[in-house]
Amino acid sequence: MEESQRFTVGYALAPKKKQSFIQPSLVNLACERGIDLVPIDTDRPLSVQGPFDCVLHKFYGEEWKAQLRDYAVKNPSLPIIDPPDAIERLHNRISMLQVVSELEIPQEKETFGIPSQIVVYDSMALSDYGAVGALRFPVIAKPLVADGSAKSHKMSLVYHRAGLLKLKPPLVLQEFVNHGGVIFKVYVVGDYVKCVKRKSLPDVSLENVDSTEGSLSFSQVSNMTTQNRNNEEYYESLHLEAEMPPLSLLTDIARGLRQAMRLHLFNFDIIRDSKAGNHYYVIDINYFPGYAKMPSYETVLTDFFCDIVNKKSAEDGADSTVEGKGNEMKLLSSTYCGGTKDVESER
Ligand SMILES: Nc1ncnc2c1ncn2[C@@H]1O[C@H](COP(=O)(O)OP(=O)(O)OP(=O)(O)O)[C@@H](O)[C@H]1O
Ligand SMILES: O=P(O)(O)O[C@H]1[C@H](OP(=O)(O)O)[C@@H](OP(=O)(O)O)[C@@H](O)[C@@H](O)[C@@H]1OP(=O)(O)O
Ligand SMILES: [Mg+2]
Ligand SMILES: [Mg+2]
Repeated sequence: MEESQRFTVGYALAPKKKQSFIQPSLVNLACERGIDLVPIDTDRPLSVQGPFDCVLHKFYGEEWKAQLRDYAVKNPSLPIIDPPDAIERLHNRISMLQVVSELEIPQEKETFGIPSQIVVYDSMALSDYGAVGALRFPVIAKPLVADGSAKSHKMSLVYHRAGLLKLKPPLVLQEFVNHGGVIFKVYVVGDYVKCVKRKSLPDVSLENVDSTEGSLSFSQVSNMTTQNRNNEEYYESLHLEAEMPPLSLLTDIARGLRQAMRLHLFNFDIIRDSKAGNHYYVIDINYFPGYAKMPSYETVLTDFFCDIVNKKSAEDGADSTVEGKGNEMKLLSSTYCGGTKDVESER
């Protein structure tokens, strides 16, 4: 029987991310399917490591980006998941959501967009009625930079204008939309789309808003600890009854974002407007999120790796056929990589 080819996926991840994402269950399943997940030592030159059939990374810093750029030039057919220049857009909360506003996806009944928001670069603007006047309170103050630091997740719900004065720019002021306390987190892995429900901020009633404290600080309310990976238990504990958005809406948005951003690995947070049940707002997009919290993440990610390396192997084969000078040789990449693309939404 023909020896099945093996593939190497190199990964460059910070220690915390490596611990949460590279779980033994993922390593073992990938290995069974012909994929060896190999850590890249970011303290050593990338050029002396490898060879790889794919490089996967979520790593910051100009030094790493320069290494990756050089490596890509020397290995033009190597899939880099994902190119740093494409990821950059998600590190700024204005450019992050601009791509949503530019999507043109006709829907039968549903409409979607992003909340009204303004960017504030200096404190003077916070007391400038003209700059902030257009926004309707309450607003959420979010750090402008979304760079993976704990600071980039520190937010405030600001009930009225006086509450703005203690904020520290640069930040985005985004209108708060009542959405029934449930957020829909849509994970994208290549062509695979999975929607889960998560706990969110509760609705805000405007009655007594003037008498409350100016603002409420919070961070990552929608994140769940990995021991709650069994979503059913988690939802029961939170009584998240909200109906899922239509799957077609989510897959259309996911596909549109994939094409526009040229990214394979991201999730987006979408909420339903409590005032208009068929209008949705995308409020956040994250590069390479916490996939280990997604049900069956091992299978989903292994299928994805197989897709990537098989595509590369076929392209390399096509190239060598072209160089075959007439002896039409078809390279059969006989791997046991395979799997189905699937689109799911937890019902
Ligand atoms: N415009 C909004 N209207 C209502 N709720 C919002 C809005 N923006 C954010 N929220 C609430 O605040 C939470 C955090 O916002 P956001 O997702 O932008 O922050 P983050 O730090 O990027 O989170 P993540 O951990 O998903 O990266 C959301 O999960 C949601 O509960
Ligand atoms: O690891 P976790 O499960 O917390 O994953 C979170 C991930 O943290 P990590 O990538 O640093 O681990 C976050 O990345 P940064 O914005 O901080 O870069 C962001 O993507 C969150 O949205 C993820 O939570 P999720 O959206 O999946 O609930
Ligand atoms: Mg979010
Ligand atoms: Mg985020």
